[in-house]
Amino acid sequence: MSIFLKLKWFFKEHWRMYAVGIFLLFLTDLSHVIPPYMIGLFTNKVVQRDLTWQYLLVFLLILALLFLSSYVFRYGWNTHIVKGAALLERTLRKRLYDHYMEMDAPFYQKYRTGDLMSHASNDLSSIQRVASGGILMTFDSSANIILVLASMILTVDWRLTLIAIIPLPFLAFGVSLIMPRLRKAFTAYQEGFSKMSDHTQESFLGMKVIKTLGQSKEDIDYFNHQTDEQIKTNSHVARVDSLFDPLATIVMSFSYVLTIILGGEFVLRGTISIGQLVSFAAYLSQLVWPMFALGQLFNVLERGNASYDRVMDLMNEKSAIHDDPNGIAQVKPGELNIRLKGFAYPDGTKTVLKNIDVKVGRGKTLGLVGPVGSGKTTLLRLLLREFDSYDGEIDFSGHDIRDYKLSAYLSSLGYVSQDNFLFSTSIAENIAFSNPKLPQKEIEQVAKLAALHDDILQMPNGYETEVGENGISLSGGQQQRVAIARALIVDPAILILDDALSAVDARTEKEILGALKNQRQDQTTIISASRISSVINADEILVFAHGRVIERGSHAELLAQNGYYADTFHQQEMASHYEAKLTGGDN
Ligand SMILES: Nc1ncnc2c1ncn2[C@@H]1O[C@H](COP(=O)(O)OP(=O)(O)OP(=O)(O)O)[C@@H](O)[C@H]1O
Repeated sequence: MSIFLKLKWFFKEHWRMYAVGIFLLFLTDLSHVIPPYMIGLFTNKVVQRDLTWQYLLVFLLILALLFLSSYVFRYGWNTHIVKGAALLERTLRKRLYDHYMEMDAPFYQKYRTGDLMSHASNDLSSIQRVASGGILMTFDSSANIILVLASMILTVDWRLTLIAIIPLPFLAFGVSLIMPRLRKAFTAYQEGFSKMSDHTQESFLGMKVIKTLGQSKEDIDYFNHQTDEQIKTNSHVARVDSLFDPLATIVMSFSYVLTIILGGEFVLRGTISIGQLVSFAAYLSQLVWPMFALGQLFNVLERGNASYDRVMDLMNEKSAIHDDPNGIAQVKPGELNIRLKGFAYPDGTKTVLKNIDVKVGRGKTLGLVGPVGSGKTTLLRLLLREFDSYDGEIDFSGHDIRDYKLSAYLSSLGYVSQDNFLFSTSIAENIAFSNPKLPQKEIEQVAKLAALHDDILQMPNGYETEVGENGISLSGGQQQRVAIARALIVDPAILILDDALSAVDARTEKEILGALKNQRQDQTTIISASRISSVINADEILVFAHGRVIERGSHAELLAQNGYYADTFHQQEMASHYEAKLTGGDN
């Protein structure tokens, strides 16, 4: 029952809708206790051979009216209570989704995607059932029990009623024994489901890796094993759940036996009439549903309770990123100033970035190069405000980036990563993602800047060509260029390219970089790359190693230093020279 207390905030907000629904539910139950009484009267008339056509007509008319009103009441409570449950699900879904959007990188490192998806689907459905079936069963079964017992006592006999309900406490006792088991079984089922959806998602994403490394059979075996486990946990839930029905049937059978024995005796003694005994049996049969509902109710409430706790645990996770609601709401183009003494990832002990001091003037381009794991992406992640906990400052346009309103700051950035995610829509829709109303002319303009326009025109439906899930029908280079075009439509104050040109050929790379230089004379551009050719036109280039800047300067200055940069550049030049002879385009 504690789930109702936990959902108090919702019921308080929508109490009117629920009050009307519950009132109509009560009227429905009230309309159900009249027919057994009438059947008793009717039986007595038949037994006494006193039945007239007139009596029969009135009897049928009242019955028809009762059924009709019960139909109308039922429709009324159904719409009110079901609507309330849908509202609850919508409210929680929105809150959870907003929360997912607000959360930081460590949150997504901590939780697996499958878990997050199962919370957003299964758990929310279980909570929603509390507000529909849970409310219905609680009020319907209690109203039913009270009304039926009152009718039995008032219209038949209180002693017979007392005897007939003796077995009922056994039902409550049985339910209290089964309930904890059901909760445990259901939690195991939910956890198994999360694990399975997580694995399925990973397998789909890593399909190529699985196949090329000859692990398809192992993956299928693992999946089958997990499915078997899931069937086991599910059937365990079903086994525990199915203990309720036989229990209720046995208990009700005892009630009937007691009724027949004692009721028969009462009729023989003339304490009650045959009609009253018939009414009583009909009333007793009306107690079957509330007993079943009681069994179901605990199931629904327990599931809802476990799901609500899991969803709340997630919602209580706080993002380490502080979003000041009164933060600066406008981000203007300006100078970028990075003064970092040090940064370590929250879960790591190693300092990943040390003593970085760089100023990027308005309209300038900063290049970042260095070996794998040297800290380039980490610096970009700080710029993207994935982490706020660094020692030092990053200022943009005269303000610490932590002083901006988070949404305003992030929407002034254009970020293109190496692994680009494309939506399963048309190329035009992918490019115009942040502004679906963008005129076709402007979509084409950014596509030209990203050296993509000519490729698109050669596709079967041009800009309307559908991109498969994750853009699998496009080449890696084309995907990267769609992502660059997508970032360019917002004309970002800072454009960040994180190895975003790694899959395009040297000629296309040159074309894109030239277009960007022309286009972005007033805004900041940061290019992180493993290929030196991507940064040669940058105003300043930082060379990273082990989280420190080991060389810095323009392309010409760095070549003159004859260090890591110059070495790498010459090696890459030679490699690309041979590669150009072998290939004609990007991969
Ligand atoms: N989430 C994380 N938690 C802890 N350590 C991390 C995390 N991400 C990266 N690191 C560590 O930080 C260091 C710098 O990694 P980073 O990804 O910034 O390098 P990089 O220069 O961008 O390399 P690459 O070119 O491969 O992207 C590495 O030692 C890496 O292991």
